[in-house]
Amino acid sequence: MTTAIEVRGLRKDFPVRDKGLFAPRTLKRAVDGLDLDIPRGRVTGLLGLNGAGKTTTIKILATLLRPSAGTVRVDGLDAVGDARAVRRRINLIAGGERMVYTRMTGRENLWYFGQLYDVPKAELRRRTGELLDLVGLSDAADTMVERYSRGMTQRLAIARGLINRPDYLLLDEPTLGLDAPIARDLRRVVADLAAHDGTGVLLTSHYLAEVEELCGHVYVISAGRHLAQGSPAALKAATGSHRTVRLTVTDPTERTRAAADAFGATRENLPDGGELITLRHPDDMAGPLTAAVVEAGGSIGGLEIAEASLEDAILTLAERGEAGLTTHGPARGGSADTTSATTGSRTEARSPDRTTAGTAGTEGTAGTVQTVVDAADTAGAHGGGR
Ligand SMILES: Nc1ncnc2c1ncn2[C@@H]1O[C@H](COP(=O)(O)OP(=O)(O)OP(=O)(O)O)[C@@H](O)[C@H]1O
Repeated sequence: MTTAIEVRGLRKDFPVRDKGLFAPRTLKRAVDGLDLDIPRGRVTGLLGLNGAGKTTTIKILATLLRPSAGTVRVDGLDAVGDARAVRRRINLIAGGERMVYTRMTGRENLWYFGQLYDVPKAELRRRTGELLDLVGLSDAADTMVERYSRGMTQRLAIARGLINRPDYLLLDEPTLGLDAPIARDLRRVVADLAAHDGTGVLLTSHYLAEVEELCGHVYVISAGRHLAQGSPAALKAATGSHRTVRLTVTDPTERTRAAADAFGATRENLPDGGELITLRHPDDMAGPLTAAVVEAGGSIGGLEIAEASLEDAILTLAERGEAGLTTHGPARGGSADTTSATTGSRTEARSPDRTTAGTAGTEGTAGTVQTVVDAADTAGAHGGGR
């Protein structure tokens, strides 16, 4: 049996009425043939611009929505046919959505949801206390949730999402609106769950730093379609996003210049007689470059490192995807990681006003980029969802 969430050919069409009550209904395709693998013990990211289909996908995985086509298997169980069994294995934390009962206290909520998940009573009592503590709600445990602030309600929703120690945790913008310390604690808990308990986590977040910190692998989608996947480093490299190292050498010589040139860096004279060496590279080259210049007898006057932006990478990928652009070719850098990108032929106007990233750790390698244009999907309507 495979221990992973396996998504194959997932589609979701929503019936919509474009103009007025009596207009015929059409189908809005929110998810369009997605394949995803969410293994245990790893945080996988799902990124895309607004409306890319992230929340819809997560809701289907959480069994809250039925897919129009395709399959979702959780440890081999079908998310539609075996929805009850699947529900015991997964839990969802969605920022900005009310997922708790306001007419109950925080403790009662956790007790209630724990019972729904058949958590044994003694364990439930212990976990309720631990989780209330974790999310900083111990003092408000016996207060009705309707009297909680938004942040408190969100913290309770996090505790609720962890009450059954899920095998798979689906996180849809989990830190939205949270105070920084609580958001940091949540990230620590999530990393811990994946690393030590073997929990499989799927994360969408607009905080790309959060994605880079947590995720080992990320899928980028646009208009419900797969655009690319890989580690954040590979995605950045694939889109030409590089770290920039700026090294000031106070006493440049032929030897220091040769050392810089060996890295493919550019050099620029400074008014004070020094030299500015600039190197753009997918890997962290600050250490090796500095060491080489010092070894060549140079003195370092300053060092500045600008991180490549994952946001740029996602925007670039989305723009390429929406333009139906085709590129083939190797990315620069190492080969320890692979990014594959698929651009759909569908084009749809969408403003790249926000990015969501989910991604991998910090493997400092570029990868191979394969971009393939799919045949236009002219398939008609699929059965509407709920
Ligand atoms: N119930 C619904 N009925 C009709 N269309 C819907 C429905 N839910 C979502 N959509 C549409 O499906 C598409 C995908 O929406 P979804 O919420 O999954 O995107 P998202 O990637 O989570 O976006 P965001 O980053 O803004 O949260 C959007 O065009 C959205 O308008």
